[in-house]
Formats: sequence, C-alpha cells, structure tokens
Amino acid sequence: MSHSSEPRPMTSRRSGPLKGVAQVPGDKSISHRALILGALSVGETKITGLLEGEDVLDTAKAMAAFGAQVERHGPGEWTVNGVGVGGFAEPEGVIDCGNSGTGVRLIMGAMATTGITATFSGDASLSRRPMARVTDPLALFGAEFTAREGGRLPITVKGAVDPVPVRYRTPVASAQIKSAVLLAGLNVPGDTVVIEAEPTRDHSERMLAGFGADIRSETTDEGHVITLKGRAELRAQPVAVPRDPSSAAFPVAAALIVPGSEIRVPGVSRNPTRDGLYVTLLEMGADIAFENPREEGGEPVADLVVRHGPLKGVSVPAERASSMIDEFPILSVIAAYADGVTVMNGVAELRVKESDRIDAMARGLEANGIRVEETDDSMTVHGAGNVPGGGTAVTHLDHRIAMSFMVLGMAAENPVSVDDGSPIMTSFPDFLPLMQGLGAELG
Ligand SMILES: O=C(O)C1=C[C@@H](OP(=O)(O)O)[C@@H](O)[C@H](O)C1
Ligand SMILES: C=C(OP(=O)(O)O)C(=O)O
Repeated sequence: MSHSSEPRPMTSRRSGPLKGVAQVPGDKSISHRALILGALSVGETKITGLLEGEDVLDTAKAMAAFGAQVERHGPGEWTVNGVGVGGFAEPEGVIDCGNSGTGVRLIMGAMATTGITATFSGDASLSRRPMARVTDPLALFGAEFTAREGGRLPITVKGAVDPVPVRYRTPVASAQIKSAVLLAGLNVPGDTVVIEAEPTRDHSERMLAGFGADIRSETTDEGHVITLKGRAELRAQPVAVPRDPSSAAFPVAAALIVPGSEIRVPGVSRNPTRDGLYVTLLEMGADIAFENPREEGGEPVADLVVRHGPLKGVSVPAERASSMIDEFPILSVIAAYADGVTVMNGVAELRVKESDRIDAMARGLEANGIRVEETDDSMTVHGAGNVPGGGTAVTHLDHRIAMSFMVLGMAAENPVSVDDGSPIMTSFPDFLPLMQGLGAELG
C-alpha cells in the first residue's frame, strides 16, 4: 500500500484538559514480527491485538505473496498458516513495503537464504532510505542484490541456494539490521552470530525463542552477542501483541503539556529496550504512574496514568538513544513546553528514518517560535514554558512528524498545522478519533 493518497492538511488548537482512557494500538515492531514468524512456522499462529496500520498490512500482504495463508477474523485478530523455515514460494509480483523500513528490511532477511528471487519497492520516503545496511550482511550469506543507485529501493534479491552462516557486528545500533541477519540465519546450517555495541529492541530474540528457536543473548567483552542455531523448525504460537509505547507517547505527551489533563493509557509495553522516553520524562519531572505491572504476550506491560505538571529540560545521554529512537520527535515537542534546555545526544540515526527527523523537527519547531540547534548527531530545544505556534510543519511522509506537531498545537498560543497528516495511517490509524475522544481539538 504505497502512500499515494492526496495530502491531508491538519490543524490542532489549544485544547481544554484532556481526560479519559487512551486505548493505543498494538506494537508495530511486534506486529511485523508476529506475521513474519507466523509465516515461517509450521501450523497456525493466532495473533490478537495486531496493529492494523498500513505498514503492518503491507507485511501481511507480503507474507501471503510468499505463500503463507494470512487471514483477518476481526479487529486485530488474525491467523497465519505458515510455510515453515525455508518454505517461501517465489512471489509473482513486486513486494511493495509502502512506508515501512522494518517491513522491507526484515522480509529481505527472511527470504535471503531461500533459493528464490523477489523484488521489493516502497513509497518515496522508503525509496530514499539506506538499504546497504541490510544487503551488505545478507550478501555474506551468499544472497545477491540488484539495487538502484546508492543501494536504494527498488531492490531485487536473489536468495542464496547454499547459504553459509555469518558472524556480523552491526555498524550502527539497529534492531532492523540485527533482525534481518537473524531471520536469514534461520535457514542456514550452523550458528549465525550478531554482535551489537549497545543492545537494541529485543522483540525478535524474544519471539524467536517463543517459537522454539535455539537463540541466546549474552554480554561479553565484544558487546551484546546474539547466537542463533540455524535450520531451526519454528512452531506456530499464539501472539498477544502489547500496546505500542511509541504510539502511547503521543497521548502521554499531550496530557503532560495541556493544563488540567489526566489520562490513563492501559496495557503499554514496558520492555526495557523501548523504555527510554519514559525514563527521560521522569527525569524531566513528569507525573506518570505505572500501575498494575504484569506480563502479556512475553513482554512486561503496565497501565500508565499521566497528569499535567511542570517539566524541566534535561540532557539525554547517547547510550539511551536506541531505547527511544522513535520518540525524539515527540520529546522535542515536550521539551518546547519544559523550562530550560533539552539536549538529545547520539541521534544521527534520526537522519535516515521516514524523514530526516532532526531537520523536520527543527524547521517545524522554528516555524512555531521555538529555538532549536542541531549538529550531525544532536538536537537542542530551548524550552520557554510557552509555545507561540501559528506555523505549518512539513511532514515529508513521516507519521511521527505529523503526530508530534498535532500534539504541539494542543497547548500552543496559536493553532499549529501540518501540510500532510495522511502518513499517520501507517502506525496509528485511530490517532484522530482517539485524541478527539480525550478532548483534543484537531482535524
Ligand atoms: O526493528 C524494529 O521494529 C524497529 C527498529 C528501529 O529502526 P532501526 O533498526 O533502523 O534503528 C525503529 O526506528 C523502527 O521504528 C522499528
Ligand atoms: C522508523 C520507523 O519505522 P520504520 O523504520 O519501520 O519505517 C518508525 O515507526 O518511527
């Protein structure tokens, strides 16, 4: 589902106190993985709470194109009857991954060690993003690639017929690179090893173990080392997808900045590899309680209770970046309402997301009266406690930029607009009604 719809301008306005319960959607990272591992398993995988955003629906279509039987039974309820590790059929058409870096990179990994050929494409945003970061390690298994200039999509992958195991150190902190290599390693004789300097989100490792793969993670002098035994047989498993902490960040941020707000966000994943925003918000003095901590679908979850209150600027250390990599756009909005300066360090990866997120946030915040400084790998927001607003931000096909500026407007002196809110459908299809239901004024 490449993003071809007409641009949808949106505006948000200063809102009264936000109140109520925000039922945010299922986790996007876990939803992709549930569909892919379901397709690589023998038997029927029942998924509940699947995110039905465009990114994940594109992965569902891709799994069907590779031969899995993928069916929707009701909201968030899906089944996947898999073809087993190594069982992918050659797809007839081009695999269009739309706006999704996770989708295209993980699926390329999953098919790179099967002896089939497939061509992948994406929308204008995905076609600008670097793919050599996955095609380089996948080539070590013996797969071959034909890419557009600069290693960009569209890319044709000729899977390795006799793949060899790989030991790979990721050059940047990226769960997508790690996951692509591990998924490729499933159909390889012997151990595939991924070494990362800093641990990144570990949903692939958790879910692979749940589906019966022999996988272990350890911290050694080399770093965080993950070892997967290949030629695994995956067994279908039920997957209950927890709610997405990256999506929860938007109503949470809105409640923190709109005076008088108090909201509840139930069942949000508190996986420590995803928790950096919440650690940072507590350092800023945010009033957030984590109630009923429990385990759901193999992930720690809690109910968040969030109240408006004063916030102060902080310095976010570079080591925390990977545990909140998608939350810097919304953190920069919260920082605009805080007292003092917020510095975000070690965030160079933001430049190669759906947009250059440092540039997109800096330009949009400036257009709304906020002072921002940037370097190659940092961003500094000067909070003054109030936001003039009145500007229009350009979203560059980036859902998180669109939602961040919609939240900015909810407490600004003047309305805040975006040129195109349609990319929100990739990760948070109910964003608009959910925020309106809490009392936010946007549309
Ligand atoms: O593995 C994943 O599901 C994701 C990993 C991150 O990307 P990188 O691996 O490029 O850091 C993140 O930004 C993306 O939204 C989802
Ligand atoms: C970076 C993101 O997703 P992806 O890389 O899957 O496009 C995101 O959702 O913020």
